[in-house]
Amino acid sequence: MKHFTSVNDVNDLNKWVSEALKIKSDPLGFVDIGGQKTMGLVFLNPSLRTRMSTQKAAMNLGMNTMVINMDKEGWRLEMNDDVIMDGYTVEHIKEAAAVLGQYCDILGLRCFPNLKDKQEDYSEDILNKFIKYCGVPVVSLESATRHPLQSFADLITIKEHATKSKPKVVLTWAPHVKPLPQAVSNSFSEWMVKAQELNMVDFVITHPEGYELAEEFTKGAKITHNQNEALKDADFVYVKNWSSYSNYGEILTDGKGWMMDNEKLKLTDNAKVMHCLPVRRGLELGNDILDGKNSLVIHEAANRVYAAQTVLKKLIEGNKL
Ligand SMILES: NCCC[C@H](NC(=O)CCC(=O)O)C(=O)O
Ligand SMILES: NC(=O)OP(=O)(O)O
Repeated sequence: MKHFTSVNDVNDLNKWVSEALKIKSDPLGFVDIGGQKTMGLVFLNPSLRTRMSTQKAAMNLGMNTMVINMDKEGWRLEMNDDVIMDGYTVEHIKEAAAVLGQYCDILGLRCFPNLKDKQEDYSEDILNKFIKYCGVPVVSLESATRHPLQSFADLITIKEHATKSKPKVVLTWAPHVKPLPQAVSNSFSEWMVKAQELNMVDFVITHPEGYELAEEFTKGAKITHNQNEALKDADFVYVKNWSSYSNYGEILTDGKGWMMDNEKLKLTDNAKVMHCLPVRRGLELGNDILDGKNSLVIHEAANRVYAAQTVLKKLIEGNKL
């Protein structure tokens, strides 16, 4: 594995989860493999969990870490080729990425979509250019269309808390006031579809009409607009808002009635409830759930460390850093 940008970089999902759980049982067990190499974390958007958990993962492996919040502290980047840079952009991605590659042995990049131009977002233009020009292994810290470290942590969390060999996992759309990326949901779906192929889960997606995700991420999932039907006998409910993919980046409904709360939990098999965070209380998820014993949100956040540590360990070993 040269880079980690999606589930397609995972050769054996079962083995990766087992390895992550082994690392979790002894987080400093591989503290020598990082050899003081440098992990650079580049943020074009805000973050709490990804920033802290990936730094912690790198430190647990004996790496040094450097963080730059490019959106606030860096020069404004130009992504387009063959432009005369006489406007607001100061530095081209070609130079910026190449320079970062001089200082770091592995680079992480967070780059959200603009939610205006579907083709541009779904081409993963920024991530791909960054990979092309930096010359070192790259880890996606959430890109325009995916959030693989989150999905890996989610799968680890499901495996840890499952009481059945093939639990029913439901991804449910939730209301929000802002148009949000599809990245977390695309990615979760992509990982669950793969897990379903391996008989690890039974996967269902539910959302209002018009919120269909791109088929490349959902092929193999059961999809229904009937949330109550989807929730029936669920073991895990993954709650997330996303904006429309077909009416790109738009909010199509206020989503009244879609918020997951204890009343809806009654439809499930005492399901555990998941969310990647940050979560809008009382809008996406009820306080009753977040403050109750069925919530796994803090466990998911904790597992971000072990997901990242597994990925970094594989990159160090695979690239002989
Ligand atoms: N990294 C986890 C989620 C990040 C982002 N959420 C947000 O932007 C929430 C913003 C807000 O609630 O105002 C998303 O959905 O992709
Ligand atoms: N879940 C997640 O990626 O959180 P941050 O955006 O805070 O990193």
